[in-house]
Amino acid sequence: MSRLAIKICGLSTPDTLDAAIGAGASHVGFVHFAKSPRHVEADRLAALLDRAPSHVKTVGVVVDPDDATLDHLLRAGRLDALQLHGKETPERLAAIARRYGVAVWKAVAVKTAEDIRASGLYRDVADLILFDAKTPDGADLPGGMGLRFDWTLLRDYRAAGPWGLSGGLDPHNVAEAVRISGAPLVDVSSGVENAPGIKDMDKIVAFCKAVQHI
Ligand SMILES: O=C(O)c1ccccc1N[C@@H]1O[C@H](COP(=O)(O)O)[C@@H](O)[C@H]1O
Repeated sequence: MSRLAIKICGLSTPDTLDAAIGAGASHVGFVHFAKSPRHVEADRLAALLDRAPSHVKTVGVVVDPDDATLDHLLRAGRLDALQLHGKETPERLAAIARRYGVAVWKAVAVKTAEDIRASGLYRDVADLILFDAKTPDGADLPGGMGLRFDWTLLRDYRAAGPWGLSGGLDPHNVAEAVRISGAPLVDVSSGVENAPGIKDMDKIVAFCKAVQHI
């Protein structure tokens, strides 16, 4: 068991979900965004959520979702948190938290120090801030592209609440990422895949082991 929280994200099959849980992930994430190669529909999500034991937190990753999308998604089963990965405002986060009673995470796209500072806007409404690399203008996805940002930008970050690091992490670089950033939670998707959307169980295990040895 690691003192750091580990989120394995973009899971879409029972065997890779089981691998993440077996390897000691504290959080498992499921992407519900049609443009993503990791998109899971609500009925498939329901079957996956049924497999997650209660000590493992389940996170739904969504991008600028409307209420109809969230109504549908949250009927699938136990989602402990929603990771809002679009351009959601603090007011929208607060409204989602009120309406659904789940934890709300805000993914903040980072390229410069100003992006880190601007995350303060969400301090009072987000249950967790997830710093992720900014994807290129015009990209289909706002995350899940295996891109990383300059982790030294987080060196002097004084967190007012829970936070995590995401973007381009893999079994080989996660220890350095934690050493530089001091992140208490690490989140990975592409770095434990063989191709977009195809998770590799050995890489999932290697990632968890790398974090557990920090
Ligand atoms: O993975 C996706 O396809 C995705 C789609 C829409 C929003 C976010 C998405 N991914 C999340 O981005 C981070 C970083 O991923 P990576 O490790 O750099 O591939 C992670 O939370 C993904 O789940």
